[in-house]
Amino acid sequence: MPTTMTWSDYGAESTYRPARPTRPTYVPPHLRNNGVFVPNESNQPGIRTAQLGRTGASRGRGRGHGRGGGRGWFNQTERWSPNQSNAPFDISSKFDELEVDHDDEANTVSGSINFEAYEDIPVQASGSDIPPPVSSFAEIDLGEGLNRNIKRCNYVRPTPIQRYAIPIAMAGRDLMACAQTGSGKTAAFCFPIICGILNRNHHSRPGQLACPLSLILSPTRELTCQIHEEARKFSSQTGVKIVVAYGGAPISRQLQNLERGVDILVATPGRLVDMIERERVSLRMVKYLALDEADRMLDMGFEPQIRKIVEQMDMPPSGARQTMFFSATFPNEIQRLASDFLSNYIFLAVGRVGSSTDLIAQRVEFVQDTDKRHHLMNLLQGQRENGTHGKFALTLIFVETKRGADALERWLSMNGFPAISIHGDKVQMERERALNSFKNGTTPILVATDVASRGLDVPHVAHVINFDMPKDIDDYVHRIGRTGRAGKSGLATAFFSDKNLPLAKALVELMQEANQEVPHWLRNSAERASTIASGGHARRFGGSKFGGYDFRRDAYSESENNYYSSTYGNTDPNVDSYAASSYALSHPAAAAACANSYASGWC
Ligand SMILES: Nc1ncnc2c1ncn2[C@@H]1O[C@H](COP(=O)(O)OP(=O)(O)OP(=O)(O)O)[C@@H](O)[C@H]1O
Repeated sequence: MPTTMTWSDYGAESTYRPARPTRPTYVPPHLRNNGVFVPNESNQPGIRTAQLGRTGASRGRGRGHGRGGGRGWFNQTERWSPNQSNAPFDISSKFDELEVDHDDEANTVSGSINFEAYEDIPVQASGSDIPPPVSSFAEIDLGEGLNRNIKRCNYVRPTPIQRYAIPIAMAGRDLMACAQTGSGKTAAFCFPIICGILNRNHHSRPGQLACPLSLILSPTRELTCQIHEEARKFSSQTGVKIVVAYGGAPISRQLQNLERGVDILVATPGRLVDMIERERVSLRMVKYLALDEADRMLDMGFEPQIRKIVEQMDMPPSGARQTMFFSATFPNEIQRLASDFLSNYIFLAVGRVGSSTDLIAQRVEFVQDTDKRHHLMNLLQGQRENGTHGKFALTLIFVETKRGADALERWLSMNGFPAISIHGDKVQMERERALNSFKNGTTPILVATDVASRGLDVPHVAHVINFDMPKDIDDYVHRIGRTGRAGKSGLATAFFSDKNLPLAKALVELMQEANQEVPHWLRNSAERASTIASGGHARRFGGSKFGGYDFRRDAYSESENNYYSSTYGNTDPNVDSYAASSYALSHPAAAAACANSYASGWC
């Protein structure tokens, strides 16, 4: 049996994949016969019932608790309908049921984001005529409906990526934007899209062939659902219609939703290709294209589907549409794709590309494979003893293989730690149950493969444990980024063994960048590793101290007319770098340099 993940582990959506054999639904022991969750084997509504006697569960809950657990912690009997599984997070028919806490004290001042945590962040933008950043939502004309929803979400101030990216996108510019995990990228591309659609005053028409104005592509089903849910929150009561399409769920229902009209289609590439080939979706009206976590889509082998969608169907060409790439990591391959899809774009890096936030305390421990379970047990027991375990302190454990995830789930459950697993071999309904059970705190430990490493915004993840290290440092960045989100702090523990040596150098650099204490043995390993190999897995560093970088810069610097690049932030407190670079950009020589470079095909 293969021990490494295949593309299917990521929940790929390809319609070319053979159907999975049906098998009985696995239910972890702590969810069996105890009245908490009854599986729906007969396809009749199952029942999720109460753990009685918890009082005040909704008091003082943190941001975003409205998902799953926000309706009280099972002090009532809930009906679970199989239909819900078609859109697991599609709970947004009424705004109030969504993840908007009006009673959360933490939210009253600054929308629960600890903005101080982002004050010192370095920002780099490159491209021509870069629109200036804003410091408040009020400075941007987002329109009444969207502003109302922003308030209802308790977003009081824009995060740094929003401050810089929204004006760029609102100016109609193509954008390649990189910002740390949990820093608010979803809103950074959703707001301009929703606003653009509202300004067009175009109403999508119901019909057999859906023609969305905007397409948002994302790599996994769960992330796609999450973006859909967020976008619906932002566009609530504005008339903008948002539809989600992803594999693993019946296509018929998704097609029905499309028939009712769609302005924004949020989709995974495989399912979208299927719909286009069935002639149920046309992309000819697309004005806004956003690719979230595009680097992951390439990793998962989606490049042919993405190229088909963007280049070989009826989507308007670059220049005639607005295209945006967003991720926390931008390896070189993605810049290649970007240069094919983007036109006269702005490259924006908020924080160092591929870096992790110092809100996440990173701990790396040397643990041999045979000791890992024992070590994990000690950690979890310690957490339980000091009270950092449970509904408000969720633990996410990453493992390498699907089989390993199942095995660890069972072992933890048998040893008194309720755990559930999520991976690409589970049918979609099981994946959704696992994620929901984790989110609402019923099962405070989730064992996952990389299917859960990207984009998922689960409130209360206090600890990410890399039981098995990923192969790539970018994956490590995304995995640990499931904690320490939106200005909150988090903990990440990695079990490092001999076989992870190729990762040592990149890991040391990453930890140093994030002001983490690096153990001596890890430094030594990094030195050893760099003498053995040239650090093949440290791709994120891409030859630039800034991490990933705008590869067009090389051409500019060769011509010594590098006026277009601006570094903001705290490089020199006495210099207003934005003003300086704006001046440079308005300088005739700079303008000429930019024009030449564009003419020579660099942009
Ligand atoms: N301006 C804001 N004010 C308050 N909360 C915000 C703001 N912007 C985003 N958030 C919240 O911050 C959290 C993280 O946002 P989001 O999921 O968009 O991060 P991300 O940068 O896309 O992360 P990842 O790289 O992991 O995908 C979400 O819960 C979101 O609701």
